[in-house]
Amino acid sequence: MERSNKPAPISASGTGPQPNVHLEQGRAIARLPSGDSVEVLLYGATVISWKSNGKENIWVSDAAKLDGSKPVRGGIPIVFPCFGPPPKDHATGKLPQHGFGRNSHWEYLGSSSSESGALAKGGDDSIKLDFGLSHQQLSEDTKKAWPYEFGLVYSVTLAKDGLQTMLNVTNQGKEAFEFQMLLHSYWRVDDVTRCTVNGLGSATYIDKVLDAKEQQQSTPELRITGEVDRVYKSIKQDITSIVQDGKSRLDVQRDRIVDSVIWNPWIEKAKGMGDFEPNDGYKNMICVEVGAVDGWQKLEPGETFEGGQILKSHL
Ligand SMILES: O=P(O)(O)OC[C@H]1O[C@@H](O)[C@H](O)[C@@H](O)[C@@H]1O
Repeated sequence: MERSNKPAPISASGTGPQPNVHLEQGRAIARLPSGDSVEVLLYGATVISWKSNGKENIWVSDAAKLDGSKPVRGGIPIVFPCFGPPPKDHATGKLPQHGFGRNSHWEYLGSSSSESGALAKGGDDSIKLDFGLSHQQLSEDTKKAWPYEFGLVYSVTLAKDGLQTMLNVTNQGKEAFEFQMLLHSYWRVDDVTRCTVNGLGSATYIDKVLDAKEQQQSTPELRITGEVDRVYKSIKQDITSIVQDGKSRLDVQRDRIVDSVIWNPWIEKAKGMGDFEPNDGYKNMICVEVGAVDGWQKLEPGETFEGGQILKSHL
C-alpha cells in the first residue's frame, strides 16, 4: 500500500556526518565529523596543521614559506633520500641537506575511508589522504643528482583517536639504491622547559651538539634546557612521549622504524634562521622525528620499504 507520508528508509551505514576533504591553495584539508582536522601542503606533502579537540598539535614558524620557495620551517617535512648533509662519497652526495622530499611538488592521489593501517576502523571514523612523488616529477637538476627510479606514496590517516603518517618507498628501476628517511615533525608545546621527552630508554645517540660523539641515554626522561640535536639509534621502546607539566601531551609511536631525532635549536640557532619566527618560538616547539637514519636502507629493484608514525594527542 502506498502512503503519502512514507518514512525515509533507514540505511545501515553512511547516513551520518561523513569526513570531508577539499583542495584549496595547493593543500588538501580533511575534516572529521568530530571537528578534528589535518592540512597537508602539496609542496613537500608537508602536514602543516593537525587539530584535535579544536587545538593545534603542530608548530609552524610565523615566517615559514608556504609558497613552495623553500622547505616549510615547521609542520612535518619529509626528509628523503638523505638525512642532514649527505656524505660526498655517497650516491646522495650531490643533494641538498635532507634531500628533495620536503621541497618537491607531490601529487594528491586521493582519499579513502581507511581500510588498512593502525588507526583505520573504516566508515566515518577515519580518512586517509595519499600523496605521490616519483622520479619523473623531479626537476632535471635533481634527476641528474640522484638518477634512481623511485616511487613514494605518503599516506596521512586522520582518525578520532590520532593521526598516522606512513611513507612507502618502492624501487621502480633496474638498479638498487640506498636511502634514509625521516618525518621531521615539529610539535607545539606551551613551554619546552616544562616538558620532558620520555621513552628513549637506554638507547645510544649521536650528539650533534657535542662533536657528533656517541653517548648513551642515562635517564628515563630527557629535559630540554638548551640546544638539543640528537640522533637516537635502534630504540627498543616503540613509543616516545612528550610530557608537559607531568602530563602526557603527545605519544609518538614508531611504526616499522627504530630511529628518532630530537631537535630544539634554542636561542642562538633560532635567531640565525631567517625563517624561524618569533625568535623565542623555540620555547613553543620540540622536534621528535621518526625515521631510518642510522646507516642506509637498501632497496633492490621491485622492493618496497614502509615506515612511519602513529600519533596520539592528549590535547
Ligand atoms: O634547517 P634544516 O635543514 O631544516 O634542519 C634543521 C635540523 O634538522 C634536524 O633533523 C637535524 O638533526 C639538525 O641538525 C638540523 O639543524
